[in-house]
Amino acid sequence: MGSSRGTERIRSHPSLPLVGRAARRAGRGSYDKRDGEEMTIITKAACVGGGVIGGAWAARFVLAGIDVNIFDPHPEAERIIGEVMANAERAYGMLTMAPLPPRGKLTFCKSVQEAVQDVDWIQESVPERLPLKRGVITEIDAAAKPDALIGSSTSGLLPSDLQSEMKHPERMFVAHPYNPVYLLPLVELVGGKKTSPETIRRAEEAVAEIGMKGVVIAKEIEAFVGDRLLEALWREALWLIQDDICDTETLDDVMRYSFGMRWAQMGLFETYRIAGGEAGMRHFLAQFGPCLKWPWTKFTDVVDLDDTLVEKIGAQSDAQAAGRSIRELERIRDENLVGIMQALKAGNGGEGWGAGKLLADFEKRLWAQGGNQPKSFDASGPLRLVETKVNAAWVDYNGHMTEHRYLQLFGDTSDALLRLIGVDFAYVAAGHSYYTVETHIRHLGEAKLGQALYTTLQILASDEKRIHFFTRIHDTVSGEVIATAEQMMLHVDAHAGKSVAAPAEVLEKLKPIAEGHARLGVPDGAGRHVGQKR
Ligand SMILES: CC(C)(COP(=O)([O-])OP(=O)(O)OC[C@H]1O[C@@H](n2cnc3c(N)ncnc32)[C@H](O)[C@@H]1OP(=O)(O)O)[C@@H](O)C(=O)NCCC(=O)NCCSC(=O)C[N+](C)(C)C
Repeated sequence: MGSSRGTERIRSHPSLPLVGRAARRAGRGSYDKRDGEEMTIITKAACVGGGVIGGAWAARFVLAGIDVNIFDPHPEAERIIGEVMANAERAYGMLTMAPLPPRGKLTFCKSVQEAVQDVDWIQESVPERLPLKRGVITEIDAAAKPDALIGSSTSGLLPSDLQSEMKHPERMFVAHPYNPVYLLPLVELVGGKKTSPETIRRAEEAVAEIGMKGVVIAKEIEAFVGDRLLEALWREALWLIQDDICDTETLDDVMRYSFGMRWAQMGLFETYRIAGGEAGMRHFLAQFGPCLKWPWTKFTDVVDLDDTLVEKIGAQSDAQAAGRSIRELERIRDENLVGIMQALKAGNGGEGWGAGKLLADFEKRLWAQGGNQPKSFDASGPLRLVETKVNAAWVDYNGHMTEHRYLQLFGDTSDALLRLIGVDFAYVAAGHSYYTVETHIRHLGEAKLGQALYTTLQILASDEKRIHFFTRIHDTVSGEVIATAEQMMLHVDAHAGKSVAAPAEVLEKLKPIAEGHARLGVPDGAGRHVGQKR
C-alpha cells in the first residue's frame, strides 16, 4: 500500500470509498466514485493539541476508523480527551445505524515529533496565539513526512502568517471546524500565499471521506467566513445585553425558535430568496435593502466588555443553565444535533438535504464497505442482524421506545437481510427491490433509554416473489424478546410498480437461509392476529 504521498492516492474503481482501517485492511487506499480520477484519504492522523477542538477532531478520526496520534502537554489531557471521546461515541450511537468501521487506535505521544512523524494528516489545535501556533506548525513541518497535509484549526489567523517559517509551506492550510467537530460536518479550507491548490484539493477529498463538508474559501481573510458572520452577531448580541434590551435567555430564544431553525436547513440567502415571495431574491433586496441605512445595528462599534458586563452576562447565563453542568448541556446539544441531522436526512423527498444529505451519503459508503456485515452466516438459527441502543430521540413521553422506532428497527433488520442476499444500493439503483406489504408487530416488553438491543430474523416461507419472515427485538443483556414482527416482502420491478420474480442470483442466496430456517419450526407468536387471546 505504501505511497510516496502524505495521504494515500490510488486509481479509481467503480466501488464506493473505504475509509481508514477498512481501507488499510483492504491493502489499499480509497476508491473514487468518479471514473478515472484518483482519491485522497487519510490512513493515519495526528492531533497536536487535545482540548475541546483537538479532542473532538481526534474523535472524528477515530470513529471513522483512522488511527490517531495525539500530543497535548496538559497533565489531564487523557481524561479530557476520554470524556470528549465518550460523548462522541454516544452521539454516533444515536446518529447512525450504518456499520461504523472498527474504531481507530488512539495513541498518546510524548512530543510533537513522535506524534507527527508517520502520519498523513496533522491537525494543529493549540491555543489561539500567533507565535505559539506558528512555532508548533514549524515544529510539525520539521518532523512530518514532506508531503503530509497540515491543517490548522485556527478560528481566525491567516494561513500565510502561520506558514511563514515552514520548509514545506505548500502543504499547510487552515482547516477550521465547528464544535462539536465529531458531529458538525463543516470545515472551512483556507490556503495561504504559499499553499498549493493541489493541497486544498486533496484536503477537500480527504475530509469528505470522514463525513465532513470541506468548503474552500476563495481568499484568505481573518476569521474566514463562519467566524466573520458569528462575530457580527456576537457584537450585536453584546450590545443588546449591555443596553438591557433583553437578557441572554431571551436572546437565545429569539434565535432558536425562529431563524436558528431556518439556518440549520437553508442558509441566509436561500432563506431570503423564499422571503422575497414569487419574485425571489431581487424583490427581497428591493424590500429590505433600504433598511441597511436605517439604525438597525450597533455592531460596528465595539462594546466595552468590562467587569460589569462580564458579570451581567455570566449571571444571566448561570440562571439560564438552571444548574445543568457543561457535560449535561453537551449531551443535550448532541442529541438535538443528531435529531436535526436525521430530520434533514429524510428531507427533500427522502434524498436528504444539506447536512442530512451529507449524512445519507456517508452512510451509503459505510453500508457499501460492509462494516460489520457478516460475510458468512449460520442459518441453523435465526440470523442476528442489527445491534443498537435506544437513543434519546426514540423515547416518548412514557419514557420508553416509541412505536414507530420499533418499525424502524424491523425495517433496518429486513434491510440487513436484503443486503445479505445481494439486494443492495446498486441492485435497487438498477430498478428492482423488495417492498414490505404486510406487518404485524407485538410489543412484549419495554425498551428504555440507552438499553442495548439486537434483532434476529427467521424466514418462515419464501418463493420467487415473496419472503415471509419473523423478526424479534431482544434485550442484549438478558436475551429477552421485547417485540416481534411478522412481515411479508414482495420482490418488485420498481419502475413498473409491480411484483415480479426475483432473479436466480438472489434466490440462490436466499435458499440456504430459507432451508435452514425451515427446520426451526414456527415461532411462538407467528400467525397471530389482533384480538386473539394470548
Ligand atoms: C408493487 C406492490 C408491492 C405489489 O403490487 P402488485 O404487483 O399489484 O401485487 P399483487 O397485489 O398483484 O400481489 C402480487 C403477489 O403477491 C401476493 N401478495 C400480495 N400481498 C400479499 C401479502 N400481504 N401476503 C401474501 N401474499 C401477498 C399476491 O397474492 C400476488 O400473488 P400471485 O401468486 O398472484 O402473484 C404494491 O402492493 C405496492 O407498491 N405496495 C406498497 C409497498 C410499500 O410501499 N411498502 C412500504 C415500504 S416499507 C419497505 O419496503 C421497507 N423495506 C423493505 C425497504 C425495509
